[in-house]
Amino acid sequence: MAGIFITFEGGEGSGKTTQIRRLADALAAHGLDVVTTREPGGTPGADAIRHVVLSGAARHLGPQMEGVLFAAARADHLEVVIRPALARGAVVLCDRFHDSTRVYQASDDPEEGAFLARLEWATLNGVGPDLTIILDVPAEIGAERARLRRQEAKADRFEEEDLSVQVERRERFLAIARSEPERCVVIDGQGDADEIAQDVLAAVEDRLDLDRLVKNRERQGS
Ligand SMILES: Nc1ncnc2c1ncn2[C@@H]1O[C@H](COP(=O)(O)OP(=O)(O)O)[C@@H](O)[C@H]1O
Ligand SMILES: Cc1cn([C@H]2C[C@H](O)[C@@H](COP(=O)(O)OP(=O)(O)O)O2)c(=O)[nH]c1=O
Repeated sequence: MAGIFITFEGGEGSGKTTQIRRLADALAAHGLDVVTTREPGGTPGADAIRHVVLSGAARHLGPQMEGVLFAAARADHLEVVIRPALARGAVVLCDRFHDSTRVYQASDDPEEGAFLARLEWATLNGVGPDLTIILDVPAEIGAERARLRRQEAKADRFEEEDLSVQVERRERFLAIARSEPERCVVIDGQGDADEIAQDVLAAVEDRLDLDRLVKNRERQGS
């Protein structure tokens, strides 16, 4: 693919939305074509699935079938938004992607795990992130930030769960980073948002060849 695909992962309130916005501004200032998007969602079909899953209407489904819904939303998003953007040479910044399914729909049952792995393979169909930024914050901090952000709005189906579940999810994200160090970078999400943005940009510049895209853009423009 001509473009670059970067995903942001981490628990709720870890700062994904904030940092995606800042990275998008920094990359656009380099003259790059930047697409920001999120999961579940990013297309009308995926947004409809988002509503079904996050409202809690399908809370009885269990991890495998919940994984199927997230996978269907992801397949639509890939087809309609992500693949075309990568094909034209854009940088795609996506708030959550397949690692969120690995973490949130994780199962201790080996057969369920094998099913979800196969589902992931079929959904991605050869397209995956070039880089994944995992924003790491203690679960209590993420939950408190999310609570402040929400104010009057209702918690979604996953935010309602106990802090111990959020602690487990943090561990699962860190385990993914350990198992795929060439793809994943863990960045401390505590502290000042501007400093975190500098760490994120440094990781992107270190791991990816942005110059190639800038030169392609210049060639297209001339
Ligand atoms: N580094 C930071 N320090 C303090 N608050 C932050 C920081 N980054 C984000 N926030 C605030 O925390 C809340 C959640 O951040 P957000 O970027 O929406 O996280 P996420 O998308 O991971 O849920 C928002 O109200 C945001 O303004
Ligand atoms: C993409 C994805 C999200 N989710 C969950 C994680 C979040 O709780 C929710 C998305 O909510 P959202 O409000 O977009 O995220 P955040 O908590 O980062 O602000 O969906 C899954 O369970 N599986 C998935 O594959």
